[in-house]
Amino acid sequence: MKIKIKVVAAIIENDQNEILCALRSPSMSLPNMWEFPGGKMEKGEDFYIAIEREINEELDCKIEAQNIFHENTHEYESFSIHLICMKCRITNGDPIPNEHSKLIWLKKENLCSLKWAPADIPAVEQLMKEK
Ligand SMILES: Nc1nc2c([nH]c(=O)n2[C@H]2C[C@H](O)[C@@H](COP(=O)(O)OP(=O)(O)OP(=O)(O)O)O2)c(=O)[nH]1
Repeated sequence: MKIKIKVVAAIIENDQNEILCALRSPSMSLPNMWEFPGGKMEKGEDFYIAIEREINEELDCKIEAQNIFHENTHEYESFSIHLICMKCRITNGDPIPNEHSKLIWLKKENLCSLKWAPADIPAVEQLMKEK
């Protein structure tokens, strides 16, 4: 049976209405694909606690999770992912890529120029429709 994982991801917008996009490193699973930073939920965590912890670990900054923006399930070849994308805002610090190859801020209309992890595509499409 396929493993099922629950992953929370942060949609972080800056004052210029740009979205933070993170490039997975060559050594990560789904290498060299773009994603919203985040990671697997741990036992006992709710979505809010999990994303705040992940961003603190991965990007060395503090965020506040505001609401769930998009949720979907995607079947990869070797595992199934339940991806929960949350709108978040930075409350302290600037994001630093501790694990990713690169971080960039991109206008919503340009999000489709990146090679996204397949599970993220529905959330990216919904984000691009947003005013
Ligand atoms: N963080 C994050 N992970 C995503 C997204 N889309 C997507 O398919 N994933 C996948 C990649 C990973 O397989 C898994 C998240 O786990 P993780 O962020 O802890 O990644 P990881 O590199 O530590 O995973 P692993 O190598 O230990 O399996 O979900 C996304 O937008 N954000």
